[in-house]
Amino acid sequence: MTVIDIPGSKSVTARALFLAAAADGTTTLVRPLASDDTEGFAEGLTALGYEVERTPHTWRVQGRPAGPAAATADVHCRDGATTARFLPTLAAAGHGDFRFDASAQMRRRPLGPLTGALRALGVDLRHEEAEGHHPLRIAAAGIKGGDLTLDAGQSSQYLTALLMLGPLTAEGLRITVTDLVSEPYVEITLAMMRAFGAGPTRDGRVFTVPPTGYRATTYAVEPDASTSSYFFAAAALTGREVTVPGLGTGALQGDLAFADVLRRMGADVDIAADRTTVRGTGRLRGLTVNMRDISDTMPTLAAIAPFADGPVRIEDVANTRVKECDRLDACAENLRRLGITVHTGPDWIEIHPGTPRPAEIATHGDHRIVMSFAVTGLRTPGAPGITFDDPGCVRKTFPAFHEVFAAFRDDAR
Ligand SMILES: O=C(O)C1=C[C@@H](OP(=O)(O)O)[C@@H](O)[C@H](O)C1
Ligand SMILES: C=C(OP(=O)(O)O)C(=O)O
Repeated sequence: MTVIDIPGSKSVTARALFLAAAADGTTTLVRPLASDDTEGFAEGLTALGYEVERTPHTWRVQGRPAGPAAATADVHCRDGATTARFLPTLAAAGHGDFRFDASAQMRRRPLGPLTGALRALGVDLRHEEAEGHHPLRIAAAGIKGGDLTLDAGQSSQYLTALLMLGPLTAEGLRITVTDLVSEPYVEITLAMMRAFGAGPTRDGRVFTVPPTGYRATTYAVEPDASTSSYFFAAAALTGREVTVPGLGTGALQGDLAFADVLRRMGADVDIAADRTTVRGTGRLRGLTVNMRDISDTMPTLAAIAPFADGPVRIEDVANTRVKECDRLDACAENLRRLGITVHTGPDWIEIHPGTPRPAEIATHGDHRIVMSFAVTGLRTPGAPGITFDDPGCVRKTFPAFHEVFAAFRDDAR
């Protein structure tokens, strides 16, 4: 049995930073994720005038219920969509003139429905270049609140940002959602808002957020479920047993349901109160699976799909086309480089069984493409196996991925 110590959840860390910054008092985050996305978020807060103190296992944030201390700030959000969507929303609730920009990759990703909603709430917000994309300028003067209608069919992060904004408005928010992807991420948001003293409620597609503000707390960040998927997939693929402590039935993250997909394919899966174990059985069945709720694990499944005993068809994942890259196209391109037969449509991919041949993977600067195809490499015969044009892009969520994965791989020998 191999026990893997998985770093903290990116999604939980990003939310905790927002909520801590907005809270009354000092919040302590225990085992937050230290990676490019979350360090970028913390540095964005610092640029806005918040006090964030980082030590290796603990981050402390001095909350400012009134909003950023800085009257003006120029914030770079790097590649992180949580940073690029949550931070401008936090700043909009305060007072000052703020500019936000992001990497070329993140500039390409949309945020129009979110900035449209902020404008509908009266925020003076201007896109400097392409409408609906970074960079943007906000002249913040506080937000009264009210009713909103939101299309979150492209990204749940628009809804998460607005939900977290609700307690900071004068009168609260009522948000009616017309469409929603990645729904389990919204449940993370609601649970964490409650942990910081807010009282959001949900009735189907209508979310009501009273203007309570937030209370500082001590918050322990659970391990990242999406990151765990690479090790669970590796176990299923190689017949080994992997246990991730700290991630069990009480976990907030929907991506733990990737373990259930592996169970359907033939792996033994045991989700206990405080840990999850996946054991490969030598059997990997083909299947059709809807991944709308857990699409960050689509590349993980695509990367092990050639080893299944029948086609693997992944459906309802159109939003993976607006992630770090177009992930449906990137998975298809790389599987073809490995000699595997693949078909794709607007929101689906179908992968046929085959034996991958060595190839260089085109990463498109996407951490998940690297970590997923590293798993394929465990069973790709012949030198030099699987290589990557940009292995370092794992820094976005798991800077030590290659060391940890190599130790796991070599442990089997
Ligand atoms: O709210 C979050 O923390 C996230 C929501 C999901 O995005 P979408 O809602 O854009 O699918 C997920 O893919 C992303 O990695 C993190
Ligand atoms: C899509 C992702 O990240 P984000 O949207 O937070 O940049 C991801 O981590 O797979």
